[in-house]
Amino acid sequence: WFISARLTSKWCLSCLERCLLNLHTTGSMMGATVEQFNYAKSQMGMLKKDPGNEAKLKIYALFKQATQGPCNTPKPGMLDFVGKAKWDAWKSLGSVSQEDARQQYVDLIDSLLAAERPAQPTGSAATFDTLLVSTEDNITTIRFNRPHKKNAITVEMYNEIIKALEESGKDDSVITVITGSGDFYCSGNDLTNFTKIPEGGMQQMAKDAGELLREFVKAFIDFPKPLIAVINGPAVGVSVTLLGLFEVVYATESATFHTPFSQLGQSPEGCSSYTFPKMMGNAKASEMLLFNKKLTATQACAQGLVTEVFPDSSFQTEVATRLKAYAKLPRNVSQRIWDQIPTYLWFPKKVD
Ligand SMILES: CCC/C=C/C(=O)SCCNC(=O)CCNC(=O)[C@H](O)C(C)(C)COP(=O)([O-])OP(=O)([O-])OC[C@H]1O[C@@H](n2cnc3c(N)ncnc32)[C@H](O)[C@@H]1OP(=O)([O-])[O-]
Repeated sequence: WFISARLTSKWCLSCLERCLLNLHTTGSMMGATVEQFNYAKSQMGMLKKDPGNEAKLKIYALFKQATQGPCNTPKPGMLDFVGKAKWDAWKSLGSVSQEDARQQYVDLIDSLLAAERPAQPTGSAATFDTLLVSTEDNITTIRFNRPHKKNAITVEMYNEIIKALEESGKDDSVITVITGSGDFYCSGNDLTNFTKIPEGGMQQMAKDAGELLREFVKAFIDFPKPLIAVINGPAVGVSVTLLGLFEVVYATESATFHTPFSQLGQSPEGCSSYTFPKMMGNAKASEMLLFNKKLTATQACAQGLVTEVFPDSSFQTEVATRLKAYAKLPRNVSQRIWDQIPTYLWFPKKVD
């Protein structure tokens, strides 16, 4: 009873978190999953529900094993119920390697978070590997879902976004929202896309990439409903340049907007050489697109790239309230309004 009372209280969950963070040692950890492990650790606080004693003891034990190796402390006394339960859990992992423990830890946190996510609605056709797509309250949400890579867009993800937009354009929702999982909105093009040279060599790669990018941007230009970006964290590269093709862009105050094209030897894409000067004027657009100037959310709002900035603490709730109200508006009206706006205003929404 004592263990149960201690471990099931909210206090105890955060206490356990703090304890885990304090115990974290970095020196001995190597290998590909260290960042994933650290990321999983940082996601513990995102759990809304108490995962229960069993899971908490497992989390504790895996953390100790991952950071310190097999249990090497003396067994606590009989009356130290909590200490003994934790020690038993750690000891039960025997000689599991630190690498395996990290992986099991990551899997466990992932599964607890996944169990809290709303289920995909029945009737939503495709499932995606790099996105979470759901429809609720007349809003289809497309969420970039590679948080461990800051939602960088791989070739697979470009294709999935195209498909998700295509489906969302046809479903019954009134508006479509794009946002990111984790602490980033999106870190832009996945830089490993450039390292996968196909049989035809660099020229073939450039050709394929060009065609894919054209299809990708076209999916935004042709999108038939209001498209709303919910910028939950920093945005980089193509995820910024596309914003000129959204109807509304809401940002959390700590978000940033960065287009480091000159650094990368790339040219601005996503219609930004057209939309940015139109939104903010040539001089401000050049600072961003030519000279890599990173904007804060407040600066981006002042320059017309962002519609409104919200405090980090209330961002999700305030934006959700707005979106729910918009989604109650009649489904086809916004399309009709677009059709009446002169071409010079809505290019490039309608012109490829
Ligand atoms: C052709 C289409 C045209 C498009 C143009 C563009 O979009 S141009 C714009 C192109 N974009 C850029 O130039 C941005 C390049 N990225 C950055 O500058 C920084 O990573 C950051 C500022 C986004 C985050 O810094 P931070 O210190 O907070 O975090 P962190 O650095 O530790 O990253 C965590 C993990 O994510 C990984 N990862 C992140 N981004 C990418 C990516 N784009 N790609 C691949 N991977 C990426 C990173 O490797 C690491 O993986 P690991 O090692 O754990 O396996």
